[in-house]
Amino acid sequence: MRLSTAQSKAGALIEALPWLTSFRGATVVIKYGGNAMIEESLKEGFAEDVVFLHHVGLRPIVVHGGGPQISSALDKLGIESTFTAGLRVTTPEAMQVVRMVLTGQVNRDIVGLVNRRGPFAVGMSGEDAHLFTAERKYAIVDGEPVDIGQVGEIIKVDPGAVRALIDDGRIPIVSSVARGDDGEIYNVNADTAAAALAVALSAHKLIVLTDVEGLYANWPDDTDVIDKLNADELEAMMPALSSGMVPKMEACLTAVRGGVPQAHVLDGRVPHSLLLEIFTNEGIGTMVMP
Ligand SMILES: Nc1ncnc2c1ncn2[C@@H]1O[C@H](COP(=O)(O)OP(=O)(O)O)[C@@H](O)[C@H]1O
Ligand SMILES: CC(=O)N[C@@H](CCC(=O)OP(=O)(O)O)C(=O)O
Repeated sequence: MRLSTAQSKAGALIEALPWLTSFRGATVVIKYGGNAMIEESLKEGFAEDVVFLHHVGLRPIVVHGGGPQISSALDKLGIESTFTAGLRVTTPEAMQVVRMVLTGQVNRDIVGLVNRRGPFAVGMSGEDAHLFTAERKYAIVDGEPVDIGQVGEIIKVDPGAVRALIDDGRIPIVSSVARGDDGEIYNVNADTAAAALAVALSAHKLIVLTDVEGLYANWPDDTDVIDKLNADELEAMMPALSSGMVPKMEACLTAVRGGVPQAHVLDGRVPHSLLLEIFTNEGIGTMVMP
């Protein structure tokens, strides 16, 4: 009995061999969504996966969100908050809370979780070293531009500081706050920020962790998860997407059109979903290809 258990473990390791070979040295940008970081044991598992990737020779970079955490902080402070086309309408007052929660709280939490496993994680904000430069973004509703406050669209990425950290064997953990050339700070959707960084780094993969199995073909029906689609097929689906899936799938599209060979949307509620996606033959979630 004990031998067969041990053998199945060996089987899992051997199944990983071709993937370990092909992803050695690969740069992987992982978007960690606020909804995927609700439970303590899942957060621990996420940190373990990221450190595992590092030890087997990949170069992981984490870009994180924290939407639910921002909403709860705004709520406690009695600041009202709404979303338009999947983006938070961000007043100057709300922007201070967004920055405090993303860079001051969520970023530090993830850095702490990873660093319990070794001196790897270095936290940074998209504002640091001109990583993300943004300008004001307008949401498009029924074809018309709508003012949504201090929400940013990334117009320039300077990945120098991130590259230096990876070259030094570190794992950069990046919050999705950006600076503007106009002196403003901007709230950038974290999916969008992760895609921009993946393109700037010529990453091998963008992986987006969220709180659904992947992209559903007929949402709100959740029986049919699309396992694979190409950029043109995704583009055709875009007008039918709603809420948080809009920036997420736009991010996958931007990544693959920007030269990233694969973008994945995975269920962050599944323990060790990152390892399952990268090191098993089946993979999980939805994969977008160019
Ligand atoms: N076609 C779709 N497939 C899957 N989820 C969808 C779809 N359309 C809308 N959604 C919604 O998008 C949500 C994911 O976006 P969001 O809540 O912003 O996640 P995160 O915090 O991980 O960025 C899902 O929980 C689901 O409610
Ligand atoms: C402009 C905009 O909507 N910004 C997001 C930034 C955080 C984020 O994207 O978090 P998740 O990945 O957890 O959704 C927000 O304020 O909620």
